[in-house]
Amino acid sequence: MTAISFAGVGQKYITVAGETLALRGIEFLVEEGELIGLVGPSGCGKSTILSLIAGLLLPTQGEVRVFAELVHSPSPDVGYMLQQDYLLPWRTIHDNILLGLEIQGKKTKANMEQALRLLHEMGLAHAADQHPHQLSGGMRQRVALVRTLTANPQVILLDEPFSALDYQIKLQLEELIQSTLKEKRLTGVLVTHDLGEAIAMCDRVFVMSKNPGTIKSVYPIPEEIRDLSPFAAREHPEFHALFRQVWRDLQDAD
Ligand SMILES: Nc1ncnc2c1ncn2[C@@H]1O[C@H](COP(=O)(O)OP(=O)(O)OP(=O)(O)O)[C@@H](O)[C@H]1O
Repeated sequence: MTAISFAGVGQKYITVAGETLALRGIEFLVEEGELIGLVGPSGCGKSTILSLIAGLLLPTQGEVRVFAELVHSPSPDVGYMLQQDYLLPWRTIHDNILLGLEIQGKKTKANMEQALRLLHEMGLAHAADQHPHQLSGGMRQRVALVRTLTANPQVILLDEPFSALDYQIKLQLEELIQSTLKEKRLTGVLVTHDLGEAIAMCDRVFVMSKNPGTIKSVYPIPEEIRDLSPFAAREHPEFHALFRQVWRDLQDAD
């Protein structure tokens, strides 16, 4: 089943400084359970694509659909994870992860139990009564992941969620997120400046070019790499060959 579809999508921003054509002619389909990576030069429209899927922005041209429904406003079916975790400092971890449910008016016993189970699965049960400042950056991002998953989204948008983390923690989180998405058969879109991360985590990588933002090329990741964890994928000889190929493509995209 198609989870996300873009048909002839264009996006124009109008500001006092003038007009910017951020995206033009964006066409793609993402299948349910697939994780795609968006890479490209700064300003090519990666975040704009995420905002369109999230319903934070309506396209000035074309159609964006999530599970066949035209996107017209933010929906609980689409979860968002950003570089900053936006945990509320005055709430405990337990209360932070229930925030989404509270906002949606879905704080039922079953949902709360599921949230606690997720906290446990992510190795954070001991932190439930702590406050965000008592946690490391990697732990905070795991809490943010639990909070996102607790709302039961079908699609997860990942906007550079690892870029503020140490390399080792980043690799661990990449693995955790990749396996969680696969296990729960969630569809994901990852925006990253780290090409290695995109190839190591995703099923397909879209290379974008800018002025206006377009999708320049699509690279399906070979099964041998997809079957491996993001850490092991980086060691595979095909990974290096693909990295070099996409890297060259990216150099021409600026
Ligand atoms: N709210 C806005 N108002 C006006 N212009 C905007 C707005 N948001 C983005 N733009 C412009 O649209 C283009 C695409 O921006 P976008 O943030 O989507 O790119 P990006 O690829 O995510 O960039 P980066 O990698 O630097 O985060 C840029 O030229 C940007 O200046």
